[in-house]
Amino acid sequence: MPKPIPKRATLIAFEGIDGSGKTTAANLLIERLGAQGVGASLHLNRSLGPVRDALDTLAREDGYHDRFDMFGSTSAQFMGALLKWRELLDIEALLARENHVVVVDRYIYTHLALAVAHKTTNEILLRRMFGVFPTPDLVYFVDVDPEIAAERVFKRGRDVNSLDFLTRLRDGYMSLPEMRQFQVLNGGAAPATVVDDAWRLIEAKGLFPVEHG
Ligand SMILES: Nc1ncnc2c1ncn2[C@@H]1O[C@H](COP(=O)(O)OP(=O)(O)OP(=O)(O)O)[C@@H](O)[C@H]1O
Ligand SMILES: Cc1cn([C@H]2C[C@H](O)[C@@H](COP(=O)(O)O)O2)c(=O)[nH]c1=O
Repeated sequence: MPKPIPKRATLIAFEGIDGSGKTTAANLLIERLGAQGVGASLHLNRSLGPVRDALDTLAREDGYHDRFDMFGSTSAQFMGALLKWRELLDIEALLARENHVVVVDRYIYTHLALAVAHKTTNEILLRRMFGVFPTPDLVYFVDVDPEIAAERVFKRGRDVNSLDFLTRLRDGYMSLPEMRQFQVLNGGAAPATVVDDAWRLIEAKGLFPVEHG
């Protein structure tokens, strides 16, 4: 394993089920940080949807129902986790910057929650693998009713998430020991309210000097 990635920047992560509003809130937070003169970068989640689709197609061509049927849930999820791991290495240079805030849309906890949701047997291995990434200064869990999230995802029109999957993923997050350290944001509120709440938590934590008023 590579050595743990050093962190000098402030690291803020957004977690939550699909459609909870992570990307929307992360973008608004970056705008707010910029308006306050805080140097900040946003690392957007790179969807692995095309990888999942390709694996499902390969599986069906071989007579399986889907990638889980062909590879088993543990291996199928591990492939996604590995790609996320590689993607997250890209924040190393940003994390090395002092007086800088790095906002990440989906961090390592997504894959720990997915491991629970998909009942994989490699949670310990995943934790070791993702252990190279630093613990964020602040993790927001954008919480929303899975039914609302499913509707938002459907309306967005990019992909579809079943209510069953979103419910299991939310339960997966809730079961993580780290959940106790997460700051829960009400993702059912309007985006402006979500970011106001996020900002209040930054101020309360005194993460960096921000102007008041
Ligand atoms: N607070 C909100 N209230 C109502 N609609 C919202 C809110 N936040 C986001 N949306 C809308 O819901 C959809 C999903 O939002 P967004 O992409 O930010 O969620 P996400 O959590 O990043 O999703 P994913 O994990 O699937 O990428 C978008 O169409 C967005 O405009
Ligand atoms: C990588 C991966 C993802 N999922 C789930 C995780 C999210 O809930 C959705 C969307 O993920 P995206 O990659 O950000 O589009 O799918 C999954 O079930 N299995 C995976 O390996």
